[in-house]
Amino acid sequence: MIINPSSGDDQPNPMKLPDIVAALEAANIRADLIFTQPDISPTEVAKQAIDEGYDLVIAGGGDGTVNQVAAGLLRAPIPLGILPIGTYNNLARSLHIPTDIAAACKVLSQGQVRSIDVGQAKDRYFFEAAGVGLDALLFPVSEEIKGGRWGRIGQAMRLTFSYRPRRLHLVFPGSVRCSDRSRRFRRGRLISKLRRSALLMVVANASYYGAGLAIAPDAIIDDGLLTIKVFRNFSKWELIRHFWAISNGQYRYSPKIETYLASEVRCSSKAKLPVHADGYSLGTLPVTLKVLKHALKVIVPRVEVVPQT
Ligand SMILES: Nc1ncnc2c1ncn2[C@@H]1O[C@H](COP(=O)(O)OP(=O)(O)OP(=O)(O)O)[C@@H](O)[C@H]1O
Repeated sequence: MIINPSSGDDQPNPMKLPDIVAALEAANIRADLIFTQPDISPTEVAKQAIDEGYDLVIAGGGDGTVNQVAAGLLRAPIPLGILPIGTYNNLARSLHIPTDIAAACKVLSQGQVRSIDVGQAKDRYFFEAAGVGLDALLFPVSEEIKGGRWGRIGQAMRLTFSYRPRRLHLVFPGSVRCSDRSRRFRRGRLISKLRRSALLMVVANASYYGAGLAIAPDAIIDDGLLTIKVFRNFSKWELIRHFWAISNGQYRYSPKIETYLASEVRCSSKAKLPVHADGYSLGTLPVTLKVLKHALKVIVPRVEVVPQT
């Protein structure tokens, strides 16, 4: 179990150790615990655990920790376990893993292994979502706000109101499906290229990202497809209202969001637009975003099959 001592926003994680150890014992899991350290990559620790013959690697922390540990377990024979003791725990939320320590450890011992998709953008893997445009611009500031620097809210508002929609060129090398509300889809035309003026584009692997935002509640994490949301024709106030509405996991439909499902999308623009993957900056466009189907095994709550009568 690789624990980040500094994730989460209430009680420090080292103080949760007695509860974690008790919950692991109750779940009959024997684990070696190590804390993340700034100079040791959790990805390398996870890879080493595979070589040393462990049969499960548990990431104890938030999405940053899960991302780094999971990156070492891609296509591995052993699964990832998640103990969601971070702030937003978006991937755990997308996979219905409880944040209660005892309940999460019970899932680790009694859950089932699910093979989920992983996104790739440039040389980075993402498990929640990648984004282009305004959300990539806002991620570094929102991390500071999350860390308690509330004075940055003014800067975030300034960035939002000074940003203007930019033209994105999207190319889908493989097959693509659009949401049924799109006119193009109703006409039944196949598309392989799109030009869209947009404030932002989110390429989701899972349903939640950022500050617990239900950005793509329709995303299916093991369908071998990315869920691409293009935010078009939003006024800034509409955009703020939308993001406010989807915070805390609320779902809200907007006809101004176009949704495409594809295994790969190439995005470029004449403008130097910023790109992020799970909140990590990836510089600017162009970027190719693709899915690695079923590349990660994760332990998730067991789904009870109710027999048909
Ligand atoms: N030993 C450590 N000491 C200090 N900071 C650390 C240590 N290990 C990791 N970190 C930092 O912790 C951050 C990742 O935290 P993580 O994402 O797991 O939690 P969170 O931000 O509280 O949760 P979430 O991402 O779910 O909102 C990274 O910025 C990483 O640099």
